[in-house]
Amino acid sequence: MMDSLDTFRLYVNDGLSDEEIAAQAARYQPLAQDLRDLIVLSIQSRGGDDDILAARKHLSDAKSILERDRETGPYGTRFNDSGTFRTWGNAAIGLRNPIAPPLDLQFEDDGRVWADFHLHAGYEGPAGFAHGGVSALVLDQLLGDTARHAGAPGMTGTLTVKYRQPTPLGDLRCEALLDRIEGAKAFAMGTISGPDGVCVEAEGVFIAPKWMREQREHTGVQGVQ
Ligand SMILES: CCCCCCCCCCCC(=O)SCCNC(=O)CCNC(=O)[C@H](O)C(C)(C)COP(=O)(O)OP(=O)(O)OC[C@H]1O[C@@H](n2cnc3c(N)ncnc32)[C@H](O)[C@@H]1OP(=O)(O)O
Repeated sequence: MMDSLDTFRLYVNDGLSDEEIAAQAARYQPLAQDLRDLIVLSIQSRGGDDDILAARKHLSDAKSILERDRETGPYGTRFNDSGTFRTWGNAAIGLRNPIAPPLDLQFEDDGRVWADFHLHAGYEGPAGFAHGGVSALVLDQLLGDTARHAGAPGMTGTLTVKYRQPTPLGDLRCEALLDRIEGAKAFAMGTISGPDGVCVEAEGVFIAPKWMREQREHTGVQGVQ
């Protein structure tokens, strides 16, 4: 089990300049998109034995290239002195993570957080519809970032999800608002909507864990991203 010390090791100021971060984003984001396209092709290709073997050979070569110089373990949260935070391995928003739809969250001055996003065929649950766990993933991140945007970052304590109608795959919108903050707990609520209106609603309680509360007391720093 990870303790708070392990957690802090994954919050790293790596001292990169904003220009270096931009260069890394330009380098790695297209790779994640290529891999996202491959996820869909893995489901949709009608290739025969020869085509699939040939494609796998190319992928094997690509793996060998990518393994030449690599890190191990999770990406964590990285930041620099100008306050640019990167959670590029995150399963919902990670710039380098092909599993992420990804959500490009928009933070409004009035506290509202929203994103237009796309769920491809790799997110299927019931035939033609989004997997309920994927909707929960989206809402967990959205509501958690809404709490963070309101100055109350925390781990998900409880996420309550109500599925009102099947969520079609394709283009969707999610949006959320902070309801209230009570001590260490922030309460947020949000929805995912498709062409026929709201499909999923959620309420979440996000709790600043003890180690974060202690960090705030000792350093005055509000917390991590
Ligand atoms: C890190 C930043 C990232 C910032 C990231 C921003 C966006 C991230 C979005 C993705 C978020 C995730 O997926 S997070 C991953 C999924 N979640 C987790 O793995 C969390 C696992 N659980 C935990 O780590 C812990 O149980 C916590 C942090 C939830 C609570 O532990 P704690 O800090 O020791 O809490 P404790 O002192 O006992 O209680 C504090 C207050 O919260 C209440 N409380 C305690 N547990 C719960 C609960 N499950 N649901 C509701 N309320 C609860 C208590 O009654 C108390 O209320 P009162 O007496 O004060 O009234």
